[in-house]
Amino acid sequence: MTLLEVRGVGKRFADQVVLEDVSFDVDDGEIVAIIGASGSGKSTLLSLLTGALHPDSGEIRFAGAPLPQRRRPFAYMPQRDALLPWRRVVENAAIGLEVQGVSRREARRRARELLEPFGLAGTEFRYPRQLSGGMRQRVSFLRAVVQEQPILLLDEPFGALDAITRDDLQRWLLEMWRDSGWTIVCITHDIREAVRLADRVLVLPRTPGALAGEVAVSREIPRATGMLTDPRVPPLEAELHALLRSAG
Ligand SMILES: Nc1ncnc2c1ncn2[C@@H]1O[C@H](COP(=O)(O)OP(=O)(O)OP(=O)(O)O)[C@@H](O)[C@H]1O
Repeated sequence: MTLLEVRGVGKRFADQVVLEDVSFDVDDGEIVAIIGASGSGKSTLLSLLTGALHPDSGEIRFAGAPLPQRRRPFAYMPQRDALLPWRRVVENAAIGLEVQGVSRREARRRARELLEPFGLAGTEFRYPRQLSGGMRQRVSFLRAVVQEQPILLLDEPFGALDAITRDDLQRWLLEMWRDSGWTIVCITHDIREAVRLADRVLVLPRTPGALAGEVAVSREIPRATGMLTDPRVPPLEAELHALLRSAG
């Protein structure tokens, strides 16, 4: 079932056109990655989804109806972990629910329940400075997931991490996703990350216009494990490199 439909969306800032005629769908339970050169409008596109910005043209629909102006069906994980340094782990994880109007006590109870599956058992009373970078990203991800919104929007989720931690977290995310059925839209600079995480990778063009292309990644490829040695992966990465170049 199609959850999200982006139809001919355009956005300009003053006289600079950033997005033009962008269209794509996201199905229930899919991971869709969006890649594009720096400045191609990836963050702008996410802001159009969250409602921080409004499109100048086109339409965004959710579950067959226009996207509501308020109470959007997304939980957003920002590029940097954006944890508040004066709040402990569980308090940070509960913020998104509190903003939605859930009582502080209930929000923290729900966040606390997820600490263990998120590999954060025993960290409830720690401050962000007492966590590793990977743990901070897990708290940030938990803060999005606990909101139980239909779609998770991830903005460069692992970009700031070292390669080993990134690999661990990608594997962990895929294992969690397999058991949860989350629908995820993820923007990233990293072709390898896009191919590893996503069912489909969408390429934004360098100069505004319709998507430069799309590459499907078979679910038969063992993404959580074995991805690096699977012979089906290099051709997909090469195709994405070519699309990114052609988009120039
Ligand atoms: N609020 C704004 N006001 C004016 N121009 C903006 C604004 N936000 C983004 N832009 C411009 O829009 C273009 C696209 O920016 P955006 O951040 O969406 O790209 P991006 O693909 O996410 O880039 P990066 O990968 O470098 O983060 C850039 O030229 C940027 O300067």
